[in-house]
Parts: sequence; structure tokens; C-alpha cells
Amino acid sequence: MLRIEKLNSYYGTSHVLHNLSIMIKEGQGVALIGRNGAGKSSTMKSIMGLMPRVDGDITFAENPINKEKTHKRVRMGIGYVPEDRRIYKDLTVEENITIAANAIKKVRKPLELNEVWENFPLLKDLRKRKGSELSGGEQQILSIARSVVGRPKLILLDEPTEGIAPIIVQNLKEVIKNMIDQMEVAVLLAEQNIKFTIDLTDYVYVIDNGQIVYSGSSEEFKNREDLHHKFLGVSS
Ligand SMILES: Nc1ncnc2c1ncn2[C@@H]1O[C@H](COP(=O)(O)OP(=O)(O)OP(=O)(O)O)[C@@H](O)[C@H]1O
Repeated sequence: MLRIEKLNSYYGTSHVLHNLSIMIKEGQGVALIGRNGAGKSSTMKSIMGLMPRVDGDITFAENPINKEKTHKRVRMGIGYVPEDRRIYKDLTVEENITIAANAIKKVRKPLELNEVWENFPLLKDLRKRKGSELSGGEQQILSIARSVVGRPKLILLDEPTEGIAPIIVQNLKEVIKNMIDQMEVAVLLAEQNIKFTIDLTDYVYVIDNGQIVYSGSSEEFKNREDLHHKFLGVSS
């Protein structure tokens, strides 16, 4: 579904991604693991067309997209949930969802509100609440729901657990699991939280200094404590 080959990305003269190659199959959960500054966000921005300069090939559903504008990539079916959770804080949960649904209407039929509530039961209870009145975790789930409403084929999630209370991390995990297993959306999950990530994905790429330094099945990576320590400085 998504194939990245020999990607090199730059901020001005700063060369931050080096010869990156990544593949995501339809409906697959894939992890991009690395410490702060390793290049996870830059990879996602490259896929979305949000980096100042990107060389290399990015193919989505057999179409080369590297020259396409960001909104075109969204229309083609790539959803993006950045680290800073862009929701409208003055609007309610329901209004946030409706705006996202209206934005995609011309291209394809968005999810109905009742389908959103079915897949995100926590949001149903909060639907009249303003964005500003939600916890960080609830905002994260709303942000994910906003991107799912346009029925993407692939969603990029940038560190969804960052700054989220442990009590809601389990809820977030169920939301992502449901997306992959029931809604059949492929997910690229950038994370530093290894446990959270390998339970949700079946393939792992480890990024360090803008390069892929390891790739393999999540099952195999789970037991590679040497790699957890080397590339994230944690023992899991
Ligand atoms: N706007 C920018 N201008 C210049 N360099 C940047 C910019 N944003 C990030 N970088 C650099 O690009 C490299 C990769 O950063 P990136 O944000 O992709 O890492 P990350 O793995 O997502 O980490 P984090 O979770 O801290 O964002 C780092 O060396 C970082 O300092």
C-alpha cells in the first residue's frame, strides 16, 4: 500500500533522513520506533508532503505521490495525526467530527456519526463536551477519530501515547487495535513506548539518526532487549 524507497529529507541544508526505505501492506500495523530526534516526525511529514525538501520515491496504492500536494495525499486516503493533536478547542467533540466529515464529503462518503460513536464509544459519552474540556488522552482519541471519519486507507500516528495518563493509554490501545482489525485501516505508529507499539503492530522499523537501523517482525523485536537498550536507552 505504501512503499518508500531511498528517501532523503532536508530542513534547509540539514540532511535529516538518509536513504530510508519502508513498506506497509494493506491493513497492516507497522511501528516506527526511535528516541527523540531520531527522525520519526520527519518521516511522517515526508509522507504527507510537509517537509521543505524530499528526494526519493514514495508510492501509495501504486501511485507515485512525492510531487503531490498534502491535501491531495489526504484525498487519496492517507490520514495524519501529528504530535500536537490538532482539534478545535472551542468546538464540541461532535462539531469537531462533523467538520472533518464535511471536509472530505466531496471526495468520498465519510463515516456517519453513529458509526463514529460505535467505533469510539468514549467519544459518544463526551460528544457535547468542548475540546478544551477534554484530557490529553481524550483529545488524542478525538484527533484520531477526526482522521478516521474520512475513511483513510492508511493513518500515520505520531507518538499518540506522549503525555497521556496511563489510565487512558489502554483505551487508546483499544481504539488503534479496532482501527486495524475491524476498520481495516493500515497504521504507521511512531512511538518510543515499545510495549504499547509491539502489541499493536506486526512489523517494526527502528530509526536512529535519520536511518533505519533495524527491521523485523514485532514478535522478534519484542525479545531484543539489546536493541531496546541501544536505540531507546530502556530495558523493557
Ligand atoms: N523544523 C526543523 N528545522 C531543522 N531541523 C529540524 C526541524 N525539526 C526537526 N529537526 C531535526 O530533524 C531531526 C529529526 O527530528 P524529528 O522531529 O523527525 O525526530 P523524532 O524522532 O520525531 O523526535 P521527536 O519525538 O523529538 O519529534 C532532528 O535532528 C531534529 O533536530
